[in-house]
Amino acid sequence: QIIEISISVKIMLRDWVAIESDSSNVQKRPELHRMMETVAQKLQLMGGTVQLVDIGEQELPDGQTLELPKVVTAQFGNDSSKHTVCIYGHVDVQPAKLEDGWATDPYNLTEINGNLYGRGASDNKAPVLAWIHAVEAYQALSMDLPVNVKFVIEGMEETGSNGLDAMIMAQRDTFFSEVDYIIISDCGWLSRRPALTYGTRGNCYFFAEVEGPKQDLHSGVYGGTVIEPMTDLIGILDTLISPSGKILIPGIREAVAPLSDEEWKMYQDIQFDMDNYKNKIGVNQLMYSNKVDLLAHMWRYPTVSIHGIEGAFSDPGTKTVIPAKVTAKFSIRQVPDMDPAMVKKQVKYMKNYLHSVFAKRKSPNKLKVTMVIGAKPWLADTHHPLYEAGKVAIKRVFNMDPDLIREGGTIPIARTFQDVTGKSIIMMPIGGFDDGLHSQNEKMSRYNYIEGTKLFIAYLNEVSQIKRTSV
Ligand SMILES: CC(C)C[C@H](N)C(=O)NCC(=O)O
Repeated sequence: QIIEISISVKIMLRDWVAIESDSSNVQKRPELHRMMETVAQKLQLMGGTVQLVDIGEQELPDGQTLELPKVVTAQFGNDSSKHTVCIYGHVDVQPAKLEDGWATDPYNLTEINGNLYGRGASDNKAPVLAWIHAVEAYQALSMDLPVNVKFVIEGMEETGSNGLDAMIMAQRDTFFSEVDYIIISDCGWLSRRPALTYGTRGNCYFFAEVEGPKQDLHSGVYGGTVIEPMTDLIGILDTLISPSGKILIPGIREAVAPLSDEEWKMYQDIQFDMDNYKNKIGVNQLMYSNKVDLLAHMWRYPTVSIHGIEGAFSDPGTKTVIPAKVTAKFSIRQVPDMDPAMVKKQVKYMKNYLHSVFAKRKSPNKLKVTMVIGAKPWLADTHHPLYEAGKVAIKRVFNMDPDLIREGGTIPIARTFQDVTGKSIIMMPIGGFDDGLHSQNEKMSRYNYIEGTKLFIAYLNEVSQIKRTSV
């Protein structure tokens, strides 16, 4: 019977991975709508009270509007004597193409040596399914759920959870009024040891567009006569961060609290193999050579990453072109102790900074800076009973104590959940440390998927025993 369950679980993940629910590609929007309907159908078939909530439209940078994917809400159980947990997850994915260097088709779930490869397998389709399977397990055994379970599943997480803030605010006194705790499993372990996560970084994502001639030009015919937009763009990008990782935009580093002695000790106590980390990502040198510095810069200091340049020639071959308009895409990860008002000020500051750097170039080209994602950081109290319950469940399933970790990535809605509903949140990852999120060959191991499902089953039971006074 266990083999049958494990096969059917894999089939379901295969069906979900096959849907190209890329939220950043407007061409794929119909797929995203299909994904949300598939999730709703599944929860409905299980007997949940399900709604596909319309969250309106998205305005695109060119001024056009596009329908946002609906948010799926579902409810299992409505017993006022029990706690109610709300499980949040997302089923949209980052872009993926075979040509990016995948060993297998990213949208055809492929099992190799116990790993299930496919875009979204770990981020976040299998974890969402694992929660669904946890509910199904109780149903299959004809056992009452120990807590009422609600789901909020969205399709825009990877691009900033557009529309979800407003939906949570609108449903604060209805869908969320009886929710006691919020659980998120959209992150990964730090090593082979299971983990509980208590912080995420925020993210401000910018487009910087430099526009020059009215069309692309031959670099032999026109090179040397025009001030090239790409040269301007590279010049301003080079003023964001130094080669040793120091953010050069004034005001950002100053806004971050120094590492406390308590944090230093916590990081020092975490078992973390730097060589293993290096091997996993395939580099021979990291930005920092000691564990505490590395973890601190991964989790609780801001950083700048440059992601790409739209309009630049990037195909194979040697096109000798001067692109007329190029748009750089970069982001600044914000950290939990940066006050949101300060972050807002910094965004304005950031735009002024880029314009002032650009002005010094005395270029005739035009610069336009826009912020397209603004997601806040989040931090939890690890002394909350939710974390105690998590430790007990992990001990039961894995027979070891978890790492208490933070996450360098961003879950845009975490802070809104906390601020708007006033409820406590726990992040309980089941993804492996080497799952390759947003990268080539993303995977979820069969082990993490199945043991993770067991963990969720055990956790629901542990949460049911939390005393009523805890919020
Ligand atoms: C590891 C992250 C928290 C996973 C999350 N789904 C994500 O990718 N968020 C967007 C981001 O850019 O961090």
